[in-house]
Amino acid sequence: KPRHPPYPPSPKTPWPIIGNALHVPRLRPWLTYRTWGKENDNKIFHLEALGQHIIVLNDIDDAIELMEKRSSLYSDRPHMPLLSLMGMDINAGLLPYGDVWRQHRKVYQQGFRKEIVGSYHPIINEKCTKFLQRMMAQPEGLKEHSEFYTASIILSIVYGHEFDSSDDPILVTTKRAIELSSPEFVSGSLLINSFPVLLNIPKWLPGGGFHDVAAESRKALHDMVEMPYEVVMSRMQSGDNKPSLLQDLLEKQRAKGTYDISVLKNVAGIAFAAGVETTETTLESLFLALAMYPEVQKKARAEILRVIGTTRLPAFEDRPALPYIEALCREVHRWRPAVPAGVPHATTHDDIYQGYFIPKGSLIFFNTWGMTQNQDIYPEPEVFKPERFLDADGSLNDDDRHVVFGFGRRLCPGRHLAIDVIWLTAARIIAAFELSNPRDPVTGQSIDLDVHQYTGDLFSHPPRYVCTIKPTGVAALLRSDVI
Ligand code: HEM
Repeated sequence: KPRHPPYPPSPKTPWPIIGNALHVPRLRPWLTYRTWGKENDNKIFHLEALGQHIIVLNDIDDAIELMEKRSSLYSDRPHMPLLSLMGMDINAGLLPYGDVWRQHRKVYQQGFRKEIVGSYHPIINEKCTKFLQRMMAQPEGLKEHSEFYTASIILSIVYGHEFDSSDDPILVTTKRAIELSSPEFVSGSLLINSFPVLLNIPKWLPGGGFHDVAAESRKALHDMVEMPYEVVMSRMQSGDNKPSLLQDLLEKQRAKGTYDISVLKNVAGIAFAAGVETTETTLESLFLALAMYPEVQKKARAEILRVIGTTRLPAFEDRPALPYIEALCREVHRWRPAVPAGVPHATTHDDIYQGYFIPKGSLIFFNTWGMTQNQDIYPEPEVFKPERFLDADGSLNDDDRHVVFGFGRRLCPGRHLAIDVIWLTAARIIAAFELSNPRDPVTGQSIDLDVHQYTGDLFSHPPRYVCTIKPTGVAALLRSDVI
């Protein structure tokens, strides 16, 4: 007689010993998870790879039930010893559920809560204008401009750091650290994380090469955190103050001793890693959607012209009067979520759900893609249609859940910032430019816009594309100061 209820159904018969290790998809797992869910009519299913239990959720109600209503059991993260060795235990998003994570989380929540993000609007405004000016000067560099734009927002908010070129030392150090600390960089990372004993392989033995890679990553992450911290400290000491989140937190620390300095440094450093690629990818999908759906773009521009006219660019104050733009932004997150397979949670205790056994230490994948492509909620889910988020009278409906930012105690703390950046960028780009004709930069052919062209394992990226970018009359404002 089994000692516990059955696991949720498995989409593939496991092999002896290795279980489903060969079935777990590496590339674009969100597509496979959704297909398995549909084929087997299972919203929730179970895989087991090298002894690791994996539960995949394709339905928003299950995700809310487990990760929000039972959040005290479902808020851990997978334990990945290799990542600690690589120095990634400075990343709140990877920390185990417990006191150290709580300290980091508290600082994120203070630094990026909705009201505080309002105080960052002048920075977002200024960077957005510069972004549009760059686009006007060099329309074919859309991707590079978007990367530079999102990086400049985060570094300005967090460190008060301003820069004009991609050669900026803080920018270069940060990007290098993020690249080197990616687990994809280490061959055999899955095995090492599954069998931590392998960490004891000496570096001179075959298979021990990860020690050098890990040491390089640790050093790069250390520089990423320390270099801008030193800049902020020396500015504070010389009285040359430039407001920033880190400075503000350090002043509070001095006055009240509330925080641990290493936590403040980590929060500041990781905001870039967590916030830049995700926001930038979403912007790329936004531009792609505009180029692919000219009739949506036209409607959005008509709303802006009706409400604002042509004498200035949209600003945050206009937001309540622009429901179509708001719906369009919600639709971008639904149509091409930047983190489509979510970030796995882990369980801290055994649990039983709908009669199924979910053991302690299971990885819980909330498959955002399965949720945003659910045709019962979003008919014709592959079509980009902002009207899904509008009532018949054109006002916004109450579907503002934004599952793309996750669930429960691990919900993305940077979501208010990301949502605001995307909103302003959408409103202004639609006002100032007409985007069309997306095509492959090498062949010049119209690009295949199918979602299978998106790549990635954690973040999903659209294929590289160029499009025709024509300034509207409003773009002339970008040459003047009337913005
Ligand atoms: C479109 C942009 C963004 C998307 C799609 C996104 C998405 C996510 C997702 C899916 C998670 C995991 C949630 C969960 O486990 O339930 C997450 C966590 C996190 N995000 Fe974001 N994010 C974005 C922007 C940002 C920004 C701008 C910041 C920084 C200010 C940020 C900081 C974080 C941090 C620190 C975590 C870890 C939270 C924890 O484990 O407690 N994110 N994000």
